[in-house]
Amino acid sequence: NYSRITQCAHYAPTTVVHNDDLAKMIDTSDEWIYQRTGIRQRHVVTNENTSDLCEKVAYQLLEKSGLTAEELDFIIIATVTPDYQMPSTACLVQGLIGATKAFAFDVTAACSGFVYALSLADKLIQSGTYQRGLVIGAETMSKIIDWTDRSTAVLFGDGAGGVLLEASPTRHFLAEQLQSDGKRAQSLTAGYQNNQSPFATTTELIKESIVMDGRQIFDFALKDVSKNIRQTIERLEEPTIDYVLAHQANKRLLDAMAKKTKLPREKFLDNMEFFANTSAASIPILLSEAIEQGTLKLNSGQHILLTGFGGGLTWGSLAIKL
Ligand SMILES: O=C(O)C1CCN(c2ccc(-c3cc(CO)ccc3Cl)cn2)CC1
Repeated sequence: NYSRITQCAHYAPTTVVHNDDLAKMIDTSDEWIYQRTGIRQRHVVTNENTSDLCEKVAYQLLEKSGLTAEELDFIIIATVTPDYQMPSTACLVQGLIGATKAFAFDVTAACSGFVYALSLADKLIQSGTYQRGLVIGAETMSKIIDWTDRSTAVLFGDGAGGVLLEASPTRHFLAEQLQSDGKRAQSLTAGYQNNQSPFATTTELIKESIVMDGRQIFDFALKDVSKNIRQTIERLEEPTIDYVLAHQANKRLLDAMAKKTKLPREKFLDNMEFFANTSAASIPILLSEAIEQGTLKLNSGQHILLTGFGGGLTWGSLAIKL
């Protein structure tokens, strides 16, 4: 019982905010943003929430596969921006598409969420208990951003991307290494649940929007994630990768990662120019676009590495044969 990605799809909300639009709101410039991050624009929701973005991706995956929602065994949504704490966004999606036979849950692993969720889904199918399900990374980062903080407001965007994962007689998940380090949790935070019960003695209110120590996160990504990429590739029987689909956080970081991992820069796909950093959605959006553009093809035998990294701290790679 192996598993295989049989369909990919993505969706971004229609409203696009260019760097110049942000320069009218906060003290920044297109020049600074593009030079330092590689970002030129981001998609933002106006009246949609995360479950709405997921619904659009789910419908595309069902349409492309010819499956009905009732045939799905599970739905996993990776997100740090759920509609609610409860019910899960995955349950909302199940209700929206009518996947009556599926069980549904969210995965919270920040920008590693899609990689963690896809690894879990692979194990659900490898166990032989389940045959097929949706794995979607989706974010409405625009609702948790501090839009007055120019160091973070320019970095993030909204969007969703996902895959249909199905049982396969042949192996496609070749190697993986999932890691986390809670000691460095304070480097990147959002959504603290302040306790305002009548019994709470802790009275200080902690900021609920995104707070990031950019330098610490950048250094972590370059050092720990590059090592993870090298180690995951070395676990492969045939240690070659055609493309690396890394979390789309920063273009300069990908330049530095290519050098650190001694992999050609052109193997690192990137689209942060058009979507900014969509957290758990960035890898599935990149994968779906690369397939749409013909760079990647399902059933091609191409070897790709999906590498997520971010808050937690979390990071992890999956080596997959398409
Ligand atoms: O001054 C500059 O050049 C600044 C320096 C700081 N920058 C950063 C720093 C960290 C991230 C980042 C964020 C996440 C969260 O998904 C994950 C992974 C990373 Cl590496 C993105 N940008 C922007 C340009």
